[in-house]
Amino acid sequence: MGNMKLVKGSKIILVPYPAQGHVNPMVKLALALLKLGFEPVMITPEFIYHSITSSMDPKGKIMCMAITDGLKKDNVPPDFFAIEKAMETNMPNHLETLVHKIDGEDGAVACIIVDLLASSAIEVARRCRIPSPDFGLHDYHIPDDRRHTRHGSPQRPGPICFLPNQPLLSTDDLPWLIGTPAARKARFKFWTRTLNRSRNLRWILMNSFSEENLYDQLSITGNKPLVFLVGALSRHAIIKNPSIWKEDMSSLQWLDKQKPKSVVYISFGSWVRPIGEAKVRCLALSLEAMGQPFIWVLGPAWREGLPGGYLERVSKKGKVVSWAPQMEVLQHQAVGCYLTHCGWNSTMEAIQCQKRLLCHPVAGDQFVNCAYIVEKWKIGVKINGFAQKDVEEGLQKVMDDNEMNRRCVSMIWDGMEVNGEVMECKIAV
Ligand SMILES: O=c1ccn([C@@H]2O[C@H](COP(=O)(O)OP(=O)(O)O[C@H]3O[C@H](CO)[C@@H](O)[C@H](O)[C@H]3O)[C@@H](O)[C@H]2O)c(=O)[nH]1
Repeated sequence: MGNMKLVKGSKIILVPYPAQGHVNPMVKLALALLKLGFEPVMITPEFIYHSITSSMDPKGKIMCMAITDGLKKDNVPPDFFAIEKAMETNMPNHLETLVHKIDGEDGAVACIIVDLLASSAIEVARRCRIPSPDFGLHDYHIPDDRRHTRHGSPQRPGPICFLPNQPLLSTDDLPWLIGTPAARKARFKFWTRTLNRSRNLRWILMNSFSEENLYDQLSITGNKPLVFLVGALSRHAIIKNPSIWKEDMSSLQWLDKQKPKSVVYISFGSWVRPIGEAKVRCLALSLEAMGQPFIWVLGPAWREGLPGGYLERVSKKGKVVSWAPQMEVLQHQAVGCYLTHCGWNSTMEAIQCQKRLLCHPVAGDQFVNCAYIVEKWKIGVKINGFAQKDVEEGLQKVMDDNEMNRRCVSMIWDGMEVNGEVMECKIAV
């Protein structure tokens, strides 16, 4: 890998974005590096440090270090913009000091792997003169075809094609279109700055798996950066995720009592969890009317959307938890289908556990991911609402399509398995 000092025993620093869906794949990457003989050091802001290190499995294998983030110490988790401010103002200097300390006089650090969303760390790596491959997701691209204004608002609606043979997207699916016009503008600025910073990188490690030609299309001849697909690093063993929240393990005992493939697992991820009280209520009533067994991840604040006495009424059929051990739940034979927001980690985990998907994207990249699940891979069905008819029809389509199972299985063998080998070869060069 060029002039990177990749000798066994070198330290590799990993800087994840501080959200559940970003820490999880970074930990998997760190474990893969450890297996290859490197010494991974993960650096996180202090507000997630304790929860991550205390739930890391196996414990103590990966060195974790915290940096001061300047965020308020109350029980309200910081939002996207508070984290952005901390990453742009408070954290870079602390990170730089820590990197120098880890690197020491003999230059022990081979490279810093930076999450695309934590791009201020790319600048730190440059200042410290340490190579930094970027660790990105599937959707790192702002289409440059004048479909949006300078501030990111769609101006000409219509389909967008990022790459040949990939699903068509709509201008409304673009990942920064979340919230109020001011929030969208600020998110567009964030993405533009992120991509500008990553433009001169030499390598991008993409948390995705092999697909026909995607790899070649992204590594456009002669152009930097080089893209390596490193998804599904845990192909031989399913790795337990470290958790920012406490997992409700009674979910598994409850599932043990259910019939095979009878339960719908419902989760809208960690970050954009709220689907809104009206939708919570509508989905709750539909599940009750259908008599559908379900296990639903719903934080206490959102339970207000549930109709009065709901939990008691459905207690024989349904279970509501604040946070589930998702990988174990998805592996359970009682789970037949996953109603998901199409967060990227949830998508990869469902494929790995061979579960069919009922998709309801809420925000950001989830619309793009949904297009892949439904149109390209054909392992799920999209529902636009939670009325009984929508849920019932969606569920029926998913469960009646026997080909879907075959496709889930072949995705693992054709995509994820092959890709694990690619990762091991590339990184060990
Ligand atoms: O009860 C739960 C619910 C989720 N998870 C885990 O939390 C992670 C959730 O990640 P993801 O599915 O990617 O969703 P978000 O946390 O919402 O992730 C944010 O970050 C992702 C990566 O950028 C984006 O794809 C999403 O759209 C964005 O919402 C997964 O590993 C799950 O296994 C649990 O362990 N228990």
